Amino acid sequence: MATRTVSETDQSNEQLKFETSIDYEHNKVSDAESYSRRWMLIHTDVKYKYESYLPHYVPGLQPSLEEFQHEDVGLRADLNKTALLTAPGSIFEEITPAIGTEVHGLQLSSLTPTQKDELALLAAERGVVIFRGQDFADIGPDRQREFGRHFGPLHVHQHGGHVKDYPELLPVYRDFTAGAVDNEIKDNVSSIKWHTDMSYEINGMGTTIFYSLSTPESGGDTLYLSTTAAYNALSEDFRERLHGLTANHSGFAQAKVADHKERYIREPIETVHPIVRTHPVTKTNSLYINRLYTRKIQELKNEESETLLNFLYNHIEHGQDWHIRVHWRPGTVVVYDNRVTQHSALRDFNVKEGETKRHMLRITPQAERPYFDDGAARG
Ligand SMILES: O=C(O)CCC(=O)C(=O)O
Ligand SMILES: [Fe+2]
Repeated sequence: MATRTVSETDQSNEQLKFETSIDYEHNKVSDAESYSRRWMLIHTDVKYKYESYLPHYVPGLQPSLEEFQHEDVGLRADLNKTALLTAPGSIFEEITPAIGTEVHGLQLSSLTPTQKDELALLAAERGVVIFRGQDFADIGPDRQREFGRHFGPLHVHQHGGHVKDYPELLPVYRDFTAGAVDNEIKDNVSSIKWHTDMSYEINGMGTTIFYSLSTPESGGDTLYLSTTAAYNALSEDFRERLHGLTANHSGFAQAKVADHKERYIREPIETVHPIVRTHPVTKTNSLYINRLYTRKIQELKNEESETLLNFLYNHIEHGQDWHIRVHWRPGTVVVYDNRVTQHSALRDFNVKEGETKRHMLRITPQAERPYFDDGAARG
C-alpha cells in the first residue's frame, strides 16, 4: 500500500521530494506514466515516518574492537522463566520443536529487567522469539538502544550505515533507489546468504533485536535456522570428530562489497573460532561455521577443509527440520540468539518506485568470545 509508511500530515520534507523527483527525471517515462507517477508523488511523497532511521554514513577510521569478558544476563534468569512466561495476557506458542516461539499480548518496551534476563534465556533455548503487535519501533532511538544494552555492549558495524547519532542502531534498508538486488547478489541464482552476524569479530554476537519499520506488500521475509538442532542431528562419532577443530572467519569480503572507503569505520579483520561452540547459559553445543564468513578449518589441509565445510554448510542449510521463516508485519520484533542460529534475508520483493520500502533496524549486543567446552559436550 502506497501510504502505509508515510505520515499524511507532515508535508515538510523538501529534501525527500527533491531526491524523488530527480529519480523521476532520470527515468524518462511516457507522458501517461509520468502523469500517474506525478500523481503518486503528490500523494505519497510526504515525510516518511521513519526518515530519521535511514542509513547515515560517517567517514574515517575508528580503532579495532578489543576482546572483553562477557557475563551473559541469561545466567541470572530463573530456569522456569516465570516472570516472562506467566506475564498477564501473554501467549507463547512454539513454532516447531527445534526453533522459534511466537509471542502475543506482551510489550517488549514494558519488560522488567528480570523479564529481560528470562528473555535472553528463552532466546538461547528457542533460537528465535517473534513478538507481534509491538510499539517498539515508536519508542525512540534512546529507549531502543537502552533495551539492547541490557543484553551486552552494543556492536557497531565495521562499515554499515547507522541511524544518525546512534551508531549502535543498524538500518537494513531497500527502496527503489537502493534497489532490491544489490551488488552482493546480482550474479547469484537466489538471494540466500546464510550467516551468523559478523562472525569474524573476536567477541561473538548475542541476544539480537531485529524489527520492522516498513515492510513490502509481499515477500521480504527472513529465514532462520537452529545450529544447535543441526549439531544434534549428527552422529555421535561425527560430532566427536568436530570437537576442538577451529576455523578462520573473515570480514574482508564483506568490506569489499561496500567498496566505499569513506564509509569504513574500522579495518576488516579475520578471527579463528571453534567450529563447535558451547552456549554459556544453556551449555548446549552448536555448529559455528557459516558460508558467508568462514574460510578454512585450521587443522586440516585445503581439500579436507573444503569437503568438510561444504558437507556442514549443506547439512545446516538443507535440514528443514530446524528452519523457520518469519513474515514481517508492522509491529513485529524478532529477538534471536546469534550463537545458536543462522539467518538469511530474502530479497524477493518487487520494488515499486515511490511505493515500496523495506526498512528494518538491528540492535546487536555482543557476547562472549566463542568457546568449546569439552566437559559440556560429554555431559
Ligand atoms: O534483512 C534481513 O532480513 C536480514 C538482514 C541481515 O541479515 C542482517 O542485518 O544481518
Ligand atoms: Fe544478518
